[in-house]
Amino acid sequence: MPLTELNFITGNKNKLSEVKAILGDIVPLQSQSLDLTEIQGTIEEISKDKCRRAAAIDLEVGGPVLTEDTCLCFNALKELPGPYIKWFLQALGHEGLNNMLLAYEDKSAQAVCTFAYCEGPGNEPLIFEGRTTGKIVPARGPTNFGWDPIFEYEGETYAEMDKAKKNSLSHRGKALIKLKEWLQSQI
Ligand SMILES: O=c1nc[nH]c2c1ncn2[C@H]1C[C@H](O)[C@@H](COP(=O)(O)OP(=O)(O)OP(=O)(O)O)O1
Ligand SMILES: [Mg+2]
Repeated sequence: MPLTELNFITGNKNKLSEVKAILGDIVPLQSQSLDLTEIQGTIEEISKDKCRRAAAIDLEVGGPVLTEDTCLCFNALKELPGPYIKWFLQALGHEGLNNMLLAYEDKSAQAVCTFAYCEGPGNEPLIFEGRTTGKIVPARGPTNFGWDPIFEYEGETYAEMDKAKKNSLSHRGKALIKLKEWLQSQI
């Protein structure tokens, strides 16, 4: 079935604007703001479950759904907080996240973005992942999007980059290249 419309389910406005900027006009993108329940588990398990939940909800628009889950994995901490970064950021802030790494020399971290696409209820979600490795630093730059100010890539934090630059090298940008290729093959 040709793909004519895609519904991106996210409660995060910043994600939505990056996805719109990168996906452009390849497929008409609807969006709905819903705070989906997120289970514990591997990145793949969490992402697929989140997408199945989105597809199962009786949405106004209906049709195929897209969800996204973002992880921030500290290498010194065996990839934690990973999928639980939202709660760590909320509880500890930028400074607390830096403090978690005080005992370790290795400040490297991987930003991981996982899109999940589901055709409809009962269908197995497809996964598209992107990763960018950087390091955790004291906050620099605007504070409007999550942990952007403490994730440094080649000397600049995500927050210090203009949007186009962040999207060209970010975890989300890389995942969207894969998603885009697949979407184009469906049209
Ligand atoms: O590029 C990013 N740069 C900085 N921070 C980011 C980025 N992308 C997600 N984030 C934050 C948002 C949330 O604190 C956590 C991911 O949690 P995550 O569950 O995936 O996002 P969310 O709950 O805000 O939206 P959603 O409704 O799509 O689940 O990292
Ligand atoms: Mg979430």
